[in-house]
Amino acid sequence: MEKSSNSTTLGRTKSDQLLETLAAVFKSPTSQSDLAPGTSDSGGTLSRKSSRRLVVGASPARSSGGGSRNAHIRKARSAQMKLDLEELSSGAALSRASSASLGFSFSFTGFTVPPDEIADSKLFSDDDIPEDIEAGICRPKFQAEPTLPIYLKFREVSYKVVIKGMTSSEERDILNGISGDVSPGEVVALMGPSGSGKTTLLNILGGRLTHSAVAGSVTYNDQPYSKFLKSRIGFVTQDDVLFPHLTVKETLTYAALLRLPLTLTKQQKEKRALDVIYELGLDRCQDTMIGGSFVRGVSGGERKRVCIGNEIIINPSLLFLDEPTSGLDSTTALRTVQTLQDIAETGKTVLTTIHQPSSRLFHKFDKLIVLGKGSLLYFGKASEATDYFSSIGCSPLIAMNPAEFLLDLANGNLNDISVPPELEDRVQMENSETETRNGKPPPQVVHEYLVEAYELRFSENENKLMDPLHLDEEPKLKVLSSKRQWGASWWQQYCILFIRGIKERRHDYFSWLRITQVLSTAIILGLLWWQSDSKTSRGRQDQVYIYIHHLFHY
Ligand SMILES: Nc1ncnc2c1ncn2[C@@H]1O[C@H](COP(=O)(O)OP(=O)(O)OP(=O)(O)O)[C@@H](O)[C@H]1O
Repeated sequence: MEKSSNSTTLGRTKSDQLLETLAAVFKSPTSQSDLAPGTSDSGGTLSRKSSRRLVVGASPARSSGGGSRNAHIRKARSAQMKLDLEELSSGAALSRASSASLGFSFSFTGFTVPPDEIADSKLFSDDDIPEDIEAGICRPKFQAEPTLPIYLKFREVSYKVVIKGMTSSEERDILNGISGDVSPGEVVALMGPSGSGKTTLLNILGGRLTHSAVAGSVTYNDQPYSKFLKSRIGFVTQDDVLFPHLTVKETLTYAALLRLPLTLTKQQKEKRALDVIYELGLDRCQDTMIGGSFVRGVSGGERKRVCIGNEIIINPSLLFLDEPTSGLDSTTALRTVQTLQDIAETGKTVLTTIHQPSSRLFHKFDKLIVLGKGSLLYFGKASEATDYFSSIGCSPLIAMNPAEFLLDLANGNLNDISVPPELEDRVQMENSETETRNGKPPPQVVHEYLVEAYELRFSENENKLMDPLHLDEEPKLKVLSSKRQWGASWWQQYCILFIRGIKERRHDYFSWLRITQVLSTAIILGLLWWQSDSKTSRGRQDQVYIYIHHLFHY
């Protein structure tokens, strides 16, 4: 960064030169068939879809910083390019520059992705540089990393649990016949009140809940779940599982060492961690500890991005996130969802649960699933959700955030929402039996009405609602493969985990308090047993006691 400040113009010229050089070197990948001879048709439809999304992603509507080509943006970009230029001669630079600007370097450096999985890539332009809303700086957009596109389809997914009481057990429906599909390049939001079954559905779709009580079908490129998918699915859980005493860089580096395939060298894995840090805009805090209840660390937004980084480091085809924006302010949440969009634009399928999104955030999603008490109330384009509910008689009576409107409906709350005539009639007919609140139908009745309305719409328009993709045989066969890629051998895993454990506890083990405590105890015990008689059995027992005491105490 400092280097670029010397001369913006100079940096810009150099970056342009570098781009030209790289464009010449990597001219061929603009055609998929050039990269994957003989496999040009593999995943053709999907790749085309992803590439279509890539073009859409470059549109000014998506690239927030695209229109304003100010000097600051250029400076950031030229700094990146200048560094790359200086490293170019070392060879490492080529891979990094291509990862930063061309998006297919990992195959170049021997990264996991075989050439036949490579989707269309593009050079980045100033249009690709969004503003980092949270940090207030500009950085290149997420780069198009090649991946196997996966089309997720789920039909009539249901899940029941048996709740055992003291005397009897009761069966409870958690999910009832949920159907939908998600194409590569799409970001789908899963919304609903607390307890509506969002996490459960996400777990089922992510292959984490394979209980016999799960009914219906979930397919990945029209194939059932296979071991191959384990290394292709990233899952960011609701509760961040991070080590508070590790820095951001250490966290992601250990994740890379543990999870990236054996075929990569240690240096390549470390470089991959650095790439992710840069792509997620974590470079400013890469040496800051994660932190926890007792240790001050990175901010909430940065923490969420580290969790996302932990998963995208393996370059997953499918990314599931459970409430990635909970606890974040609306600007940081927007930045996080923007990151998800950038990830999706590289051909990945992204599904995320979300609580109370702001209206700006709501409009960022491609599709929406609204759940209420485990039933599907809406599946379709996010932009058409309010129109759908208006079509069944539920329109907001005052200006309202669409997400708030949908959550009110999912909760069965019709305050400030018009009551459909059919529902009014039903309430009037049942008035003697059903209590109304403020003249509004009770939540249970609203819920039943919405479920029935959606079922009717679904049965009438199933083919239009679900947009089935034509899939070629190759992506289908790949998913079927039972080969599982291991990140590290058991010995490597043992060593990495051991070192990580020591690093995580270094503040415990190596604190002055701890060292003083150990030394003083050792001195006291040493003095107590000093010159004890080791010739008698009693004396020897005494000495053994010291060893045991030390062993168990520390
Ligand atoms: N194994 C189980 N046994 C009993 N109840 C369960 C089980 N799994 C889920 N549930 C219940 O199913 C309902 C849905 O849970 P889930 O965690 O999917 O909801 P959610 O929509 O993600 O909620 P939140 O937004 O609060 O995270 C909850 O009422 C939960 O208690």
